[in-house]
Amino acid sequence: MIELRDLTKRYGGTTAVNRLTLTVRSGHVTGFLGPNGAGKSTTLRLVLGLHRPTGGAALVDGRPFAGRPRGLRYAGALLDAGDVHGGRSARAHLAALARSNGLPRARVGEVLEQVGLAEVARRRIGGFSLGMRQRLGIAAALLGDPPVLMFDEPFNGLDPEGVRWVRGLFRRLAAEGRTVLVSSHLMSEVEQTADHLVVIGRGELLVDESLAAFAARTAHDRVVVRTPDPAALGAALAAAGGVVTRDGDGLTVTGLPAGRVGELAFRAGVVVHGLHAGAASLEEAFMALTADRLDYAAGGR
Ligand SMILES: Nc1ncnc2c1ncn2[C@@H]1O[C@H](COP(=O)(O)OP(=O)(O)OP(=O)(O)O)[C@@H](O)[C@H]1O
Repeated sequence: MIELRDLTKRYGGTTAVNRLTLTVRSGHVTGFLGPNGAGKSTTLRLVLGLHRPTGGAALVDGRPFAGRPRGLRYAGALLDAGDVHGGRSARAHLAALARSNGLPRARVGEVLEQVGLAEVARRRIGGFSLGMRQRLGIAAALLGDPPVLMFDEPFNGLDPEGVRWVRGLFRRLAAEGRTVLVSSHLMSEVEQTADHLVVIGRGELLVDESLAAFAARTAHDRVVVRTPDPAALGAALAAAGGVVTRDGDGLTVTGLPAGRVGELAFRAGVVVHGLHAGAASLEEAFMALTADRLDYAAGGR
């Protein structure tokens, strides 16, 4: 379990993490989402004791993680897959970590096997692809067989097979009763893996609920309709209580069922070229939620 209590981190005038209070429970994969610069990496670093909080506290299984000897037994993390000594082999890198954490050397072979790097274990890390480095970072996180695992953008650089493998691994780790926290800036990466969701924006907590609850709350039914006269149809739909957004000749309508949209078009005498109903994706819901909290948006704020 990971507990954040009023966790705050400021760098000069920038508040990277702002009074975050939440509990990441064991037995679940928790997706940790937010746009670039939201404060995800900073939060993970605070949990691991790599940075000192400006205020509040982060606890791993009830205690601060910083300064715990043999830390890999308590928590494992993939932070920055590029942050390894390129001149070493994968095996030597993991063996050094095992030694400094008082772990049996046999774990090295086991985790290399587990992440699919056994065949290249003696090759220099410098020649590894980004996907192989991600796998190595995951191997390091698993080395101490810890109850708490954190992965920062673990899908970066993975091919589709790698993504599928990582998803299965995270689910298995959670099913074993571990705490699994997975950060990403893309909902599409975590929605098939996580069963719980934490969303932050500009360092502040926006969402802390099950994926199912988030989906039920946000993925409203909507109707997309194409017409050569979007202005007239848009006005008719809005007058009937629909919430309408326009994109070219397409209108997206929430608040009115598809049949009613067709009826209103008929009454308004507007030609319809296409009409379909569906649920907004979780990605759309996430984008809408964080739209006003983007640090970097195309075309400026
Ligand atoms: N060492 C630092 N010194 C100064 N500012 C920092 C430092 N680390 C992070 N920040 C700032 O804190 C904010 C949060 O950054 P952080 O890297 O935690 O976000 P993130 O959600 O992980 O983003 P990304 O998805 O881009 O990795 C940003 O505004 C960033 O510029």
